[in-house]
Amino acid sequence: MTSSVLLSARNLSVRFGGVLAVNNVSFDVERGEVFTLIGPNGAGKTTVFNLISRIYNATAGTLDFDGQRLTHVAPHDVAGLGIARTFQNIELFEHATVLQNLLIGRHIRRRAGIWSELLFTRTVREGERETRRKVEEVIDLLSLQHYRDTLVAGLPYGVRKVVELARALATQPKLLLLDEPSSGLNAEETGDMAFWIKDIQRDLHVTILMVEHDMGLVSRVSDRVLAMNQGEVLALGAPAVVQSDPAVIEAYLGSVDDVESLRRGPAA
Ligand SMILES: Nc1ncnc2c1ncn2[C@@H]1O[C@H](COP(=O)(O)OP(=O)(O)OP(=O)(O)O)[C@@H](O)[C@H]1O
Repeated sequence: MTSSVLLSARNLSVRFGGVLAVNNVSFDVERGEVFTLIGPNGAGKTTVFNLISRIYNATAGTLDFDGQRLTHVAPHDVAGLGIARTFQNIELFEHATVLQNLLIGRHIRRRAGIWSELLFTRTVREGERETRRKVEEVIDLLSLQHYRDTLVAGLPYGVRKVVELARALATQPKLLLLDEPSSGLNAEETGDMAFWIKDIQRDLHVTILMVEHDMGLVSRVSDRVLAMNQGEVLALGAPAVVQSDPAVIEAYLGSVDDVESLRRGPAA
C-alpha cells in the first residue's frame, strides 16, 4: 500500500561551522497537500530546502521521499526521482523561447538510451510526442499560450515566474519545491500566483512544499504551515493556528514588517 506521506524528515540537523542552521527538525509532508515553511530571516528554511534538493548534506538525521532514503541520493538524481523546484531568483534560459525552456526542462524525464536517441527509434518518437503533449498541457493550464514562442529575455518578471513554474511542472514532479514564489511580484501578481498554486494542486495533484514570506499568500494556499526560528521547529498546523501561536509571534518581533505580515489576512 502506498503511504499517505510523500516526504518525511526525521531529526534533521545541519551545522555550518559554529552555526546550527537546522536543529533536530522533523516533519511529514502528506501526498497532495501544500505545505509551507515560514519563519524570520535566518530561521533555516532555505537550508531545509537545500537538504531536499541535496545541495547540502545533513549533519544528522534522515529524509525519505516516496519510500526511498533521499539523504543517499546524488544531487543530479533528485529530479529523476520526481522532485522539481523553482528558485527565488528565476533561473531560465534567457535566449530561448518559453516552449524551448519547457522542452529542455522536460528532457530530464526522458529515459531513452543514447543509441535509441541517435537512431530515432519508435520509443524515442513516442517519447517526443508524449513530451510535446505534456508541455502543451502545462502551457494551457498556466495560460501561457500567448507567450509560447516569445524569448524569455523579453518577458515581464511576473510572466517569467509563471514560466519557471511551468518548466518545473513539465517534468511531471511528484513534489514541487517553490522557493518564495511571491518574491519580486506585486500584489496583483501574487494573487494570480495563489490561483496557479491552487490550480496545480487541484488539477495535477502535485504535492507542494513552499518557502514563503508573504503571509497573505501563505494563508490562502497552504494546508499546513511549519514555523521555524533559529533552526528549530516552533509550530506546525493550519495557517491560522500557526500565525496566532504566541511563540511564532514572539519570533517575528525582531522585525516589525514581519509581525505586520503575520496579522495580514489572505491576499485579495
Ligand atoms: N552555506 C552556508 N554557510 C554558512 N552558513 C550558512 C550557509 N547557509 C545558511 N547559513 C546560515 O544558516 C542559518 C539559516 O539560514 P537559511 O538561509 O536557511 O535561513 P532562511 O530561513 O532561509 O532565511 P531567509 O528567510 O533570510 O532566506 C543562517 O544563520 C545562515 O547565515
